[in-house]
Amino acid sequence: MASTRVFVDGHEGTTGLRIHEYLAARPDIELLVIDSSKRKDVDERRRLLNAADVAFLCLPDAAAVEAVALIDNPNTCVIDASTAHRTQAGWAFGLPELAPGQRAQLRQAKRIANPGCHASAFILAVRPLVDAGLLPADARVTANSITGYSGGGKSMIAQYETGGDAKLLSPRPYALSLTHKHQPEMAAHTGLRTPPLFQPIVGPFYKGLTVSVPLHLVDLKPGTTPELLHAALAARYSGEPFVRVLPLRDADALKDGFFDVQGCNDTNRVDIFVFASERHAMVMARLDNLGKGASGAAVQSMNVHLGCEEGLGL
Ligand SMILES: NC(=O)C1=CN([C@@H]2O[C@H](COP(=O)(O)OP(=O)(O)OC[C@H]3O[C@@H](n4cnc5c(N)ncnc54)[C@H](OP(=O)(O)O)[C@@H]3O)[C@@H](O)[C@H]2O)C=CC1
Ligand SMILES: CC(=O)N[C@@H](CCC(=O)OP(=O)(O)O)C(=O)O
Repeated sequence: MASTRVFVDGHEGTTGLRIHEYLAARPDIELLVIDSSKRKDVDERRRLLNAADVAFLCLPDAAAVEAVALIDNPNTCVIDASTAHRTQAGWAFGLPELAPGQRAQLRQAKRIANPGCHASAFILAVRPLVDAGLLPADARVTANSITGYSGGGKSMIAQYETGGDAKLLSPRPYALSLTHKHQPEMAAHTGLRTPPLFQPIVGPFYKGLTVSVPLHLVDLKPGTTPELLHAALAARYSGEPFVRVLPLRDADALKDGFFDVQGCNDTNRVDIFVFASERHAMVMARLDNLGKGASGAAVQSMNVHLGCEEGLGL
């Protein structure tokens, strides 16, 4: 079988490097490598983008838009890790677990937008509840996220790893404009009519992310119980290789009284939890922001597109 030619535009960045690592060992992939000194040379990038069967864009948004405009080979499948195309018509959303027809879309698509890390966790936690009618589509939903600093790319990693700034030793809430760039995709791909009030926190650890969605049971469809919320999530992800729904009020996750946001690191897995009291529920989704939150998800989408999702490279 001929190998699939893959080019990673932005291969020296955080996301691009990880994709290279995932693919380097695969016998079915031929990596097209750009000379480091030419990695921002438009002509060389155009040549490689058009020579590729699959081109990953691991670039800032503006550079990703520019890269797409360089491609005129109709056979090149683009998988864009940036925020630029996630709610744009003509682009498939690179979350195979989104809905039952999503894999078929990704098989056909030549333009795939990789979800944001916070958005992946939020959407996977919420979409099945909206689809099941338990969380009304017009509900006003709030969510927070705790993430490692690698989510901020090379510049944030350098800031944290240079050291010397005491402020970086404590968790730092951010996006306090309350207009985080993932809000549009969070609404578009859950079916919620109002974007969630979303507020993330970055902490002094490299990677790992957990989105928490607090819910008042009285705001949900009448009669909704924590058991029903949990059952909807478990039913939706049954058979999904990379999504695990843990038991309701999972005792293991809380055995020392604290939740481990790094529990999915170095995997492409998402863990979903439902904690609950008589009045309230908290749905939580945990992932590795560099795995299922970025590079792992991009490679999984490629695998789905190529029809080789099972057992390869993740
Ligand atoms: N880090 C994460 O957890 C996630 C990141 N993403 C998204 O993925 C994309 C890449 O992010 P990330 O890897 O973190 O970013 P980084 O800053 O770590 O890397 C970006 C890379 O793009 C290169 N670059 C910038 N402009 C150009 C250009 N015009 N032509 C070619 N290369 C260029 C940079 O070059 P140089 O080496 O010179 O700086 C750098 O190597 C972004 O859109 C980001 O939003 C998505 C999900 C999660
Ligand atoms: C810690 C940190 O800054 N994280 C980034 C999210 C990383 C991500 O998912 O990126 P894209 O949407 O750019 O692809 C942020 O919240 O903006």
